[in-house]
Amino acid sequence: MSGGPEDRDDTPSYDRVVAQGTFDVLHPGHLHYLREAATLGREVHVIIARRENVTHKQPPVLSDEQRREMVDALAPVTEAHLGHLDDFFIPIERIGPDCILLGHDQHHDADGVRGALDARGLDCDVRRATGRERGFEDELLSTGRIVDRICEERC
Ligand SMILES: Cc1cc2nc3c(=O)[nH]c(=O)nc-3n(C[C@H](O)[C@H](O)[C@H](O)COP(=O)(O)O)c2cc1C
Ligand SMILES: Nc1ncnc2c1ncn2[C@@H]1O[C@H](COP(=O)(O)OP(=O)(O)OP(=O)(O)O)[C@@H](O)[C@H]1O
Repeated sequence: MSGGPEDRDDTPSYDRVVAQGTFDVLHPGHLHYLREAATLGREVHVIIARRENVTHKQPPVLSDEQRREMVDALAPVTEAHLGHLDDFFIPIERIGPDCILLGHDQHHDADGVRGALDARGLDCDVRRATGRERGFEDELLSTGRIVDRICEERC
C-alpha cells in the first residue's frame, strides 16, 4: 500500500524562509502567511517594513519595534528582524535564506526580486504565498479594514 499519510513527506524543503511585510495590527491573514512559510522552511525569518518605506498605503499605526516584537512572539516565527531603511537586501544577506516567500497580494514582482538577488550573487528561490479567504462573513483579514472599523465604531 502507498499514498497514506505515512508516505507523505512533510519535511520542509528549505532551511530558512524569509517572509516580510508591515504587520501593523495583526490578524488571521498574517497567521496564514507565516504558517505557510513554516511549512516550507525549518526556520522562518520575518523582515518588518520600516514605517518610512510603507509608502503605497497609510503608514502603520504602531512603531517599528512594537510590530517586530509582536511578530517575533508568533509560534511559526523563528525571528523577526527590523528592515533596513535604504537597502532591502542587507537583511537578506545577513539572514541568508534559501527561499523568499512573497505575500499573495504584495506588489513586489517575483522576477524583479530574483534579478536583484542574482545581481548580488545570492542563491535563493522566490515563491508566492496563497491568500486566506474569509472563514465567516465578518472576518477582517486586512489591517486597513480593522482600522476603518475602529474609526467607524469608536471615533
Ligand atoms: C525581499 C524583500 C525584502 C524587503 N526588505 C525590507 C527592508 O529591509 N526594509 C523595509 O523597510 N522593507 C523591506 N521590504 C518591503 C516591505 O516588507 C513591504 O513589502 C512593504 O514595504 C510594506 O507593504 P506590505 O506590508 O503591503 O507588503 C522588503 C520586501 C521584499 C520583497
Ligand atoms: N488575508 C491574507 N491572506 C494571506 N496573507 C495575508 C493576508 N493578509 C495579509 N497577508 C500577508 O501578510 C503580510 C503582511 O501584510 P500587511 O501587513 O500588508 O497586511 P494587510 O492586512 O494586508 O495590510 P493592509 O490592510 O494595511 O493593506 C503580506 O505578505 C501579506 O500578503
